[in-house]
Amino acid sequence: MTSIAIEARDLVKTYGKGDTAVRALDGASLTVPAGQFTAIMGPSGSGKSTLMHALAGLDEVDAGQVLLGGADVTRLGERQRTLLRRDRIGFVFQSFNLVPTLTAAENIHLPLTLAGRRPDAAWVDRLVTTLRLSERLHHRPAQLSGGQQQRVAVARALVARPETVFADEPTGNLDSRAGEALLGFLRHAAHDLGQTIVMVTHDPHAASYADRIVFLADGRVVGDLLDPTPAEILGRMAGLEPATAARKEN
Ligand SMILES: Nc1ncnc2c1ncn2[C@@H]1O[C@H](COP(=O)(O)OP(=O)(O)OP(=O)(O)O)[C@@H](O)[C@H]1O
Repeated sequence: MTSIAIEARDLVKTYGKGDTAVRALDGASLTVPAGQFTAIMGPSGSGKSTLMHALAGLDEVDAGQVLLGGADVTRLGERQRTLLRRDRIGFVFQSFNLVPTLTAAENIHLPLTLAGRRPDAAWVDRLVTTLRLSERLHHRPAQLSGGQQQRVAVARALVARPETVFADEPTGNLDSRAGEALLGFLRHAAHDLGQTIVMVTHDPHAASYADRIVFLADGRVVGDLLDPTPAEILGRMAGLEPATAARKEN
C-alpha cells in the first residue's frame, strides 16, 4: 500500500482586504503519495506557489488543513514548523535563496550545518557530480551563472535527504541539457530513494518527467493526469487558460 506524504483539505488563503482582496486558494484539496514525483501546473495566478508554500508550512492559510507526514502543519506553532522544515523538507525556490557570503560547498552543506548533522560524503559527491558542480564548489553565488546557482540550490535541497522536496520552477534558469539532468535526478530521488517531490512548473516538457500532474485553476484543484506526455499536458492546459481568462474579465 502506498503511504500518503501530504494531504491538504479545503485550503483557503486570501491576500489583502476589501476591494483588493485576492482569494489565491479557494478550497484546494490534494493528496500526494509518498515516493512520487508530482508536478503542479495551472495558469499564471492560479495559486500554484501559494499552494506549495502552504503545503510546506512556509505560509499560514486562512482555513483548511495540511497533514505532512502525519503532522498537522496548520496547527503547529512557529518553532515546530521551523523544525519540521529543517528536518523533513527541502526547498528549491525560484530566487535560489543562496547565502551570498558562503561558497557553493558551504551553501550546499548549510541544512546539515544548521541541524548539527554530519554530511554523507558519498551522497554529497553524487549530488555534486550529477549536478556538474565539482569545478564550482569554492565559488560564491555572485561568481556563478544563474544555472549554476540553481544547481547549488538543488544540491542544498537534497543534501539532507529530506522526506519531501518542494521545487518552484527548478528548471527555469537552466539550458535544456542541464534541465533534463535535473529532472532525471528528481525522478530518481523519488523512484529509487523514496523521496516525495512536489514541483511547480509552467513547462509541459519538465512536467512530463513527473508521475502525476495536478492542475490548478482559480485556487482549486481541477484535475490530474498520471504518467503524462507533453502533448496531453498541453491539451489540458489549453482547456484551463481560456476559462480562467474569461472569469477574470467578468
Ligand atoms: N503576497 C501577495 N500579496 C497579494 N497577492 C498575492 C501575493 N502572492 C500572491 N498573490 C496573488 O495570489 C494569486 C495566486 O498567486 P500565486 O503566486 O500563488 O500564483 P501562481 O499560480 O504561482 O502564479 P505564477 O504562475 O504567475 O507564478 C495571484 O492572483 C497573485 O497575484
